[in-house]
Amino acid sequence: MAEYSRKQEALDYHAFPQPGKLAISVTKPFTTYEELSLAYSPGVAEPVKAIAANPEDAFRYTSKGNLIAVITNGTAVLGLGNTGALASKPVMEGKAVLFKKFADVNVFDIEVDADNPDDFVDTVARIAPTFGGINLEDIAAPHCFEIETRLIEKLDIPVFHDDQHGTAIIVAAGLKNALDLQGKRLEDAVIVCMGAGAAGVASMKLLLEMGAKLDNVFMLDRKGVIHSDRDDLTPQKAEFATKTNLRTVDDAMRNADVFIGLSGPDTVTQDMIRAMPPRPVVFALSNPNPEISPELAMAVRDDLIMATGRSDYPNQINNVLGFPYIFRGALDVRARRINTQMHIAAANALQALAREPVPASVLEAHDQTSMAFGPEYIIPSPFDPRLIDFIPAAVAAAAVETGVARTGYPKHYPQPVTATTGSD
Ligand SMILES: NC(=O)C1=CN([C@@H]2O[C@H](COP(=O)(O)OP(=O)(O)OC[C@H]3O[C@@H](n4cnc5c(N)ncnc54)[C@H](OP(=O)(O)O)[C@@H]3O)[C@@H](O)[C@H]2O)C=CC1
Ligand SMILES: CC(=O)C(=O)O
Ligand SMILES: [Mg+2]
Repeated sequence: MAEYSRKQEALDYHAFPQPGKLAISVTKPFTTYEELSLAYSPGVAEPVKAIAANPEDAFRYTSKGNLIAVITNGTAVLGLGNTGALASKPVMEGKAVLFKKFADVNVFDIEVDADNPDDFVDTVARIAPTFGGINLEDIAAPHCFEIETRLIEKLDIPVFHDDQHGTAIIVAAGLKNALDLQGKRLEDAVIVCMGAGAAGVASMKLLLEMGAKLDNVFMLDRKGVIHSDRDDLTPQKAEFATKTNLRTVDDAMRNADVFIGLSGPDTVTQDMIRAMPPRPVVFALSNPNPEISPELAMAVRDDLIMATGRSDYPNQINNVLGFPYIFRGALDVRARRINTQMHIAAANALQALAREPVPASVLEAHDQTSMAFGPEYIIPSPFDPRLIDFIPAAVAAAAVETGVARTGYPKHYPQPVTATTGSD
């Protein structure tokens, strides 16, 4: 894709009127000596003593219960690769803005200079008492798998690698809707996934959980199709090694009902799109630049459903639709973890919401006069105000049902949407 036309505007947005996108605000009255003595010494000693005697009181007297750490080591920043910890900070601050704006969850963004999993896990485990949950972000495969597994084992708060599960949930919701519109079923669809890293592996795993067939899934990394004769596969890639003669992306695309790109920019050509069977689905999800631009893909097919990870095209398949709301639901039932049933519940809720009439506020945000479920609207807009009703409810209900919630289903929550629609 061409260089971003609003580059200077994006830099200015981040620079002015003050650097960055976030600030911390005080939530209690704090103007008098009396208030100073309550907030600080001597008053602050009282909640300290309470928490020392009963650690659960941290949820009562501190911001822990509504505070998430967005933590990275900067090794897979969007599709830009290993930019290092410091350069990843604008993305992490961005995630914090989305958590706050969409689900009123507070965030500290933390960029950790740690290039091995031991150091990273150790750092996160040591700072974990501060938080109600840990959102791992932009950590490259294969370390991301080990890091997440070890932290889930160590900690009693939810640990969620957004690029894995957040992405997988949105991909699953969008794909089920897109396949339905194309008259195809997840159970039968041949799916080619370019990118066998954090996002690719988790997305394919969730699709398998939701009905896709392993024999129909072909994954690719930089060396081509992942097949059973390869001897260079990580354990996570090996799970997808199929017995096949397909070797290149060109080979794989000829049979693909679905292409999912979770790799890097400009890796797919118009010829590859042209070669796909009738009524294909193409999710080119690399950020900021997709595997192929919608302009190029749509120019060669008029029977295509196309999505990207970006906000400036229709059908934004992006984990922004997931992580704020998934953590909202998990925090509100004090979940110990975020399990697969919670992922599936979130995907089903999102899929269902896309089929509801679109409210006026969304039309306004997108400067449109009409939007409705169809090839250019397979997934709700990030500005849909009903996301906060649909997703946390589904996630909280699944947490309660599966026994990972420390509290009951919140009284102030709406009834969860349980029905799935479309191909399932
Ligand atoms: N839209 C969304 O919501 C999201 C989009 N993404 C996008 O997905 C991409 C991958 O992110 P993530 O999984 O976290 O990163 P990882 O580093 O964990 O994985 C990257 C994977 O992509 C593969 N890859 C990279 N370049 C190519 C290429 N030219 N051809 C084939 N395969 C390639 C790598 O291959 P190898 O294993 O051989 O190195 C690796 O398997 C990024 O572009 C990111 O922006 C990620 C999360 C959410
Ligand atoms: C959206 C996102 O998390 C990514 O591209 O890495
Ligand atoms: Mg990410």
